[in-house]
Amino acid sequence: MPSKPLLLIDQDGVLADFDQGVRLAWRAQYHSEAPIGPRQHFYLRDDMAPQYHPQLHDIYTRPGFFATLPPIAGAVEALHTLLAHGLDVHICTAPISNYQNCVAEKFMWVEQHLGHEWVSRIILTKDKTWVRGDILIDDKPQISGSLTPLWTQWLYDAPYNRQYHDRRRVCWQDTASWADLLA
Ligand SMILES: Cc1cn([C@H]2C[C@H](O)[C@@H](COP(=O)(O)O)O2)c(=O)[nH]c1=O
Ligand SMILES: [Mg+2]
Repeated sequence: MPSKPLLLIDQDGVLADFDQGVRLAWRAQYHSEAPIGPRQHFYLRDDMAPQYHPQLHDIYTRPGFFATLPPIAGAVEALHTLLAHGLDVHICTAPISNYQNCVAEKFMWVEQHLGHEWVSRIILTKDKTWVRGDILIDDKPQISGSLTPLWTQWLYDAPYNRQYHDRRRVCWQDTASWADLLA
């Protein structure tokens, strides 16, 4: 690893809690827990019965969903720490194809939780293999695209990726898991 790696940090599932956002919105609307089974797949719909898919889609495409996602514990503090240690940190995030609310709200989330100066650090792309970097911290276990990536993925820990043991695993609250970045 270079002494000061160029870091790409995913947003949903790493900084902003997409799963929890769905659970909160579902509870608020239906006054019951979201019918989500054990989290074994990256996409929530794959852990939900098909009859609930339209309601799920309605939740994550509606205005305000992406802007109001709760932060993942320790994420905001970790990003400020990484920047303060001189790392070149960028937020590398994929919008949903129903982009109308998602795109602007991803920027709003970053401004609200990290500060305006972080907005210029956002890289929005549907294909992360096109983005240059040394390390990509991302919760998605299978990242595909049209190029061979230049970065190495560190897997951000989540219940749906725990069956993968082929990559370094990171969790913001486990500071030892990313302490090497500060060395
Ligand atoms: C878990 C999950 C995610 N999505 C969407 C939300 C984001 O726009 C992308 C993931 O982006 P990332 O940069 O790879 O974090 O996928 C979704 O539509 N359904 C889901 O269950
Ligand atoms: Mg993600």
